[in-house]
Formats: sequence, C-alpha cells, structure tokens
Amino acid sequence: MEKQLWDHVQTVRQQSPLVQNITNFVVMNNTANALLAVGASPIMAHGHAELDDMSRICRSLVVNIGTLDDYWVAAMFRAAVLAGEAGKPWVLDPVGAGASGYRDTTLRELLEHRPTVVRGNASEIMALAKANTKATKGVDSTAASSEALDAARSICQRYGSVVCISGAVDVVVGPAQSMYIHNGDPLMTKVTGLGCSATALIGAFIAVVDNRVEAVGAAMALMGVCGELAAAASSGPGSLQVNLLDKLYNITEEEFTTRLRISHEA
Ligand SMILES: Nc1ncnc2c1ncn2[C@@H]1O[C@H](COP(=O)(O)OP(=O)(O)O)[C@@H](O)[C@H]1O
Ligand SMILES: Cc1ncsc1CCOP(=O)(O)O
Ligand SMILES: [Mg+2]
Repeated sequence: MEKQLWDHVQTVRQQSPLVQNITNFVVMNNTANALLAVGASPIMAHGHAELDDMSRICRSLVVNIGTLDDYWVAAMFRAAVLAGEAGKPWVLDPVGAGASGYRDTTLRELLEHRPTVVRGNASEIMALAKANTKATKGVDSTAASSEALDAARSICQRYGSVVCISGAVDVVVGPAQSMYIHNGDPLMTKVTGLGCSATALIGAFIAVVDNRVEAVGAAMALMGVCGELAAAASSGPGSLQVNLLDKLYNITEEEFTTRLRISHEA
C-alpha cells in the first residue's frame, strides 16, 4: 500500500490538476502554496459570475466554510451543484462545525449535495453528524479521532462521502474500507491552516485518483509524513510552516515510504 500511495503522489505531480478553491480568508495563501508545492495548480475563485467557467476548466473543487458569509455560501451551493452535474469530485471542509447555527445550517445543506469527501477534525466530524457530546472549541478539536468514528461512519452511510477525521491519527472512512495514518507532529496544531491545507491536498488527489479512500489516504499520508519531517527541522510554528512547504515540494520516495505508518486498525 505504501508504494501505491507514493504512486498517487507522483500522479499529482505529473498531471498537475487545476483545483478550484472556495476557501477562507485565513488560509487562502497557505493552501494555494501547499497545492503548488505538491505539483497541483490552485485557483481561488468564489465570484458568482465565473463559477460556470471555473467548473468547466477545473478538475475538482474544494469548499471550505472557514469565514463564511451569505455571498460565499451562495457560491458554495452553486459550485457544489455544478460539480454534481459535471460528475467532478469535491471535498468539504466543515471548519468550525458546531460553533454556530449558521455554520450548521450551511453544512447541512452542503451535505445534501453529497460531497465526494469530507475532511475535518474530530470535533467537527462529530458536530456534523449531530453526534457530538463535546462542544466544538472554535476551529480546533477537543476530541480524539477515535471518538468521531461512529459519526464518520454515519456521514459516509448517509451521504456516500468518504470521511477523513484528522488528528494525532488520521482516519479515512470509506463505504468498504478504512485506513489509519499514524504520522504527523503535535506542533502542526500550532500553525493555522494545516487542516485546510490537508483538505486542499485531498482536492488535488481526488482529481486524479479514482479510488477515493486511497486518494484521501495518499493526501493525508503526504501531509503527515512531510509535517513530521518538517517539524524535526523546525524550532517553532513559524519555521514549521516554511519547512512544511519545502518538504511537500521535495519529499523523496524513500523518505515517504520509510516514514509512513499506515494500518487498517486504530
Ligand atoms: N496531535 C497530533 N499529532 C500529530 N499530527 C497531528 C496532530 N494533530 C493534528 N495533526 C496533523 O495536522 C494536520 C491538520 O490536522 P488537524 O489539526 O486535525 O486539522 P484542523 O486544523 O482542521 O483542526 C493533519 O495532517 C494531522 O495529521
Ligand atoms: C482560525 C480560523 N478561523 C476561521 S477559518 C480559520 C482557519 C482554520 O484553519 P485550520 O482548521 O486548518 O487550522
Ligand atoms: Mg480545520
């Protein structure tokens, strides 16, 4: 499986898919740079007047509700409809799910458009499935990935989405197959936008890899392994941010396969 996931990393580099992003003000620059570093091509576009054109030229869509307002939300709904009509894969990042009624109402409607993939931290996934027993603390998680497993399974079953719960262990839940990725570094939680970057990378991988669980697994594996290697070379969140971009760009097959720790159990 390690070799297969590396092949998917190579496919992204070779095919350089154009990925449309409707994302938040906080992370726009970071996620565009993360996409470029792995060899994909980002475009940040939420204007209503160009959504049809974007849908025609892009191979996948990222919808991230981080700094939502009514104009952006309308763009998200329309882009989701267009992706559905064109049969294009899209990924939803439910940033701050459970933190406000507005977020939850918006997310409920977005889910009805059946995202190909949903990626959030454990608190967000639990809030999304309405199964949360702990309150979301803003955009950060207060729970472990394992606590959100039932929630992920229920979203997968109800909407047909592959669900990724990120955290110390990243769990990828598909209809027939789950994958656990035990990479990353706790310092990654001290840089804003790394969850959003993971979601953006998923956007690139689902554009070129048909097996959705493997696509999400490869994106999360790449993020985790690069995060871990970058953290080892960093003195704090500032240098981690820069080192992570460099590692996403220059990681080798040997670094990837020797560091990667995946399993099919927690
Ligand atoms: N405690 C941790 N140890 C190792 N890696 C982590 C930890 N928490 C998060 N990560 C990694 O950080 C990245 C962002 O995940 P996460 O922090 O869960 O997203 P978000 O920023 O949306 O809350 C993922 O690649 C994840 O694997
Ligand atoms: C801090 C913040 N507030 C609204 S969006 C956002 C960024 C969240 O990014 P991530 O979930 O990737 O850390
Ligand atoms: Mg997040």
